Amino acid sequence: MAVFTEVSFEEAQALLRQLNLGELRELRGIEGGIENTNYFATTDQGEHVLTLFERLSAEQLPFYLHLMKHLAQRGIPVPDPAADRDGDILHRLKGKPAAVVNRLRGRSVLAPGPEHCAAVGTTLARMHLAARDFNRSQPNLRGLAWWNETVPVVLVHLSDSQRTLILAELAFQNHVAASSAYAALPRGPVHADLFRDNVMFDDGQLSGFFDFYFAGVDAWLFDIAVCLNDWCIELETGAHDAVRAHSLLAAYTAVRPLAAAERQLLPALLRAGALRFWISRLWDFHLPREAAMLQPHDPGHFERVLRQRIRQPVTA
Ligand SMILES: Nc1ncnc2c1ncn2[C@@H]1O[C@H](COP(=O)(O)OP(=O)(O)OP(=O)(O)O)[C@@H](O)[C@H]1O
Ligand SMILES: N[C@@H](CCO)C(=O)O
Repeated sequence: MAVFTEVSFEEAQALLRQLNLGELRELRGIEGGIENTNYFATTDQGEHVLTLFERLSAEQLPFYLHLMKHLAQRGIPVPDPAADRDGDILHRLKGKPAAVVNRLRGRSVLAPGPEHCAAVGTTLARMHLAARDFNRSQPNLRGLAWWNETVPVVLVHLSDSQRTLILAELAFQNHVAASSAYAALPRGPVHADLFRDNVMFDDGQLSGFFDFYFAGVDAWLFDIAVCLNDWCIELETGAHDAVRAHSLLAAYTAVRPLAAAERQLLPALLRAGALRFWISRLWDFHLPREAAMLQPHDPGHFERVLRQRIRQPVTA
């Protein structure tokens, strides 16, 4: 149960009133989620999600919340953070940074078909374009610098063959990041964690992207790679699914065609996307933070994906 900090009905009601969101009818802790405390809060005006941030600091949060607001204002389906009468969207509750957003309709589709992948591709491209004029900047905090810092920390937990793989891949990614093709990649705010469980569908229609708390400024291609590595694979084996990948990419490129450097570097960034989550899962698995890790994800999954992307490069 992802309620690390208990919030009483009265405490939630007081915040919702400040935000002019009406009278609280029901407050329910949300199970699942491993980072934050989340509640569904139903008022006489609608359904909301109250989040208390357990890990992220008040310095990092404005980027994520203002990005969501920016996108929502441009018609991209994402949760819209509610402002108080001073216009602030980052609040405090129980001594923790907090936000209230609208509840997206529907549920996640955990066994997506080509049509779901196409919807993700279209909305991802629209989101990238809509964020071009977002005026705040924060790097992807789970990017190359973090991989370079974290690989040495997890190394002791790996077998010889895993160690060889992760070090070789890290060297390859440092090399890629220093290349002129990489410098030519179009960049902007990206979600960077747009897995199946961070997208809602309602009645077959995509109703929203959520969980923007790993977002940052990075290559748009990295976002595409993260999506392909989750939406367009067989979860059991990590094998690439060409039909779903074609759907996602065709839909994406119908909105924003890929640059030459993006086509060239897709195989390398698919590897980068796999490496990123292999490292974070190893880190979560072997160095669990107090209380926060309920069910660490399987690191072996992204090791398999990485090995496959190296063996059989996927091109656009
Ligand atoms: N705006 C929203 N609308 C509808 N449901 C939401 C919304 N935000 C969160 N949820 C629900 O709450 C659950 C947990 O949220 P979330 O995935 O953001 O948790 P977390 O702990 O922040 O992150 P993580 O996914 O990294 O574990 C989601 O799976 C989803 O069901
Ligand atoms: N999407 C991440 C979880 C943290 O957002 C993973 O599957 O490892």
